[in-house]
Amino acid sequence: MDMSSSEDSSSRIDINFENIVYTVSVPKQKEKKDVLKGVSGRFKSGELTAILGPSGAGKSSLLNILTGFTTHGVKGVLDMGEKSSSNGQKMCSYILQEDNLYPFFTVNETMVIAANLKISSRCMSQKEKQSLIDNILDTLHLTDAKETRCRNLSGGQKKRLSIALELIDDPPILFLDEPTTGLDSSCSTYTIRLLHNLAREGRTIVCTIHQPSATIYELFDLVYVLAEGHCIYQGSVQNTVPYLAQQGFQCPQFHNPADYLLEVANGEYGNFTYQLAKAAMSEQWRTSTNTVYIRDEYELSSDKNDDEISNDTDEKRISVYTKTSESENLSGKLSFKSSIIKTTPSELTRLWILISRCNVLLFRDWTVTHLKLLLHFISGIIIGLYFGDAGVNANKSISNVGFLIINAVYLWYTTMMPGVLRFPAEISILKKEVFNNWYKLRTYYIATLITSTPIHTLFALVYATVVYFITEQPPEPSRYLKVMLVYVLVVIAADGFGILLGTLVNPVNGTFFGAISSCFMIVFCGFLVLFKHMPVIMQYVSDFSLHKYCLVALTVATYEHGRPDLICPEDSLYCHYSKSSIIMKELGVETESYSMNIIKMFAQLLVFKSLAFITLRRRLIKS
Ligand SMILES: Nc1ncnc2c1ncn2[C@@H]1O[C@H](COP(=O)(O)OP(=O)(O)OP(=O)(O)O)[C@@H](O)[C@H]1O
Repeated sequence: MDMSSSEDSSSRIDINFENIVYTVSVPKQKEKKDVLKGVSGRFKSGELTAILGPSGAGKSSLLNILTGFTTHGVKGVLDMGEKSSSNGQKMCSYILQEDNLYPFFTVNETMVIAANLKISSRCMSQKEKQSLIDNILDTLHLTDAKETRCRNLSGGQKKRLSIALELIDDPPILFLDEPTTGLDSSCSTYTIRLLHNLAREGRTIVCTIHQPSATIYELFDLVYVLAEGHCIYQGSVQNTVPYLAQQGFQCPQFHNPADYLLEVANGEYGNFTYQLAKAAMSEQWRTSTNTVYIRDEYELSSDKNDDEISNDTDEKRISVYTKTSESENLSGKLSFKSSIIKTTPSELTRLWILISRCNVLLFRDWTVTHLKLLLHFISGIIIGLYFGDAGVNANKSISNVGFLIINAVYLWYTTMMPGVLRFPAEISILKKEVFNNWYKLRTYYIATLITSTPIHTLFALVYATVVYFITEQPPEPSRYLKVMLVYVLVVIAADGFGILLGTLVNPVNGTFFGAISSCFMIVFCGFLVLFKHMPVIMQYVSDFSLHKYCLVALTVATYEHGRPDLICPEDSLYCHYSKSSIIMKELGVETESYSMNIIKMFAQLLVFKSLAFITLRRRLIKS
């Protein structure tokens, strides 16, 4: 059989861990809790390992430690070679339980984006990448779904796509958290068989699993069982029953050994955790005579032709043949890529790819762009008609100042709230992709800034232009541009503030804090309560309100020197605010400079965006 280049000893990596202790702090409890109590083990390359155990035994905790997801509170020795190869390629990939995929991309598009993010075009042309993708999709039986959008895939297809995505750069180690959850029995069997075949090519594959069927159980090379934070068995599938028998547990005939093992681990026959943990230290259960038998049988069965196989009534023999046949198939198809992949793309290239991905997403999700654009346009008309000729009517000057700030509040709120909800929704995809070394978090963040800024600017300009002209604001281009700049800065700052809240607290609290903080910013902007009427301490507090600088800049841009007197309607005897200087004086902004307030807004915007990045990174690490 032609084994792939991943058979090369340099890309084969065993995982050794010794005496791993994982301690967590439990709120309201003085003592810390040991989730893992000194577990050791060895997961070999070329083998498929299952981590089994009752709920709460520590399976996910162990997997998270091995992948590097969890580092805090962990003691012990973990040896799995270098975390990344000399060319920067990551040595392990982690496939999470949830298939975090962008719903608006097709399977092929998702694969192409992943290939471009993972493989430099200097070592593989686009054509070669497509051919690699086609091979992987073919091997994972996804060719028929190639043009299907991810949101329409079945659970099994999503899982296979998640695996396919990580196979693109062929990491020597694959970790999977409960890959069969949510799949029916045949899909589960297919997925585990696929993993078995991938392991046979020299990869180290480790997955957690709940209650495997007998068929699935047989596909594992090594079983690692946890109970109450201890390892109570590590050995081959075939040795499960003899091991349990030696410890005094007789597995009933026709009983699935995996079920029986879990019953023992669950303490259904009494608590024997310490006894089993001691017995599990022995190496003898790792090797099994049956393994030799299966391999021998493969040699026999692979010599047979298809007819002979189809006539074979021995279920085991057929399944062994099928597995090995697929294994050959896989190695033949995937073998060429490892020798070609040399380098990962630069972060600049990845930035460009992420910008393109964000742009496509924006335009495919019509609720994000088209609908919002329409709503801003309609809102502009309604609010504009509501204020009427406030821009020129001297009787409505105070209303006009209110109008200027209401626009800012409208734009602030409608931009901030989607920001609050956006990252909680995207964090799982981000977690998967950043952890699996598709790109760095900062690259992603810059890409989102670059793509979201023009779209928010467009929304602000559409809304503000509509209200500007309906309410007959000064038709001078310089004033128009100055007002527009203020509103554009408001939306960019609001986006940053939304992300900051969305990554700091959960969405429910985020919307609450968002509403409260916006209320305070409006109160302190100097319109509802004039600066001169505020207590001195509150005047200093108002310096933290972006809306304060926004209102000052808008008022100065609209009424600054040189503006002709406003029109006093014929039916009015006297208009107090005909002169723009009186309005500015009344608001206490007559000495304010437009550019200085723009700089202050810009500074606040930078603070929001920088803090948002820090909280996003913190959130990613914590999750
Ligand atoms: N950060 C943490 N803080 C407090 N307790 C924790 C923490 N992480 C894990 N635990 C506890 O450790 C135990 C093991 O958790 P873990 O998620 O590893 O179990 P599991 O075997 O994967 O369970 P399941 O099969 O139900 O997913 C649980 O009791 C869990 O509540």
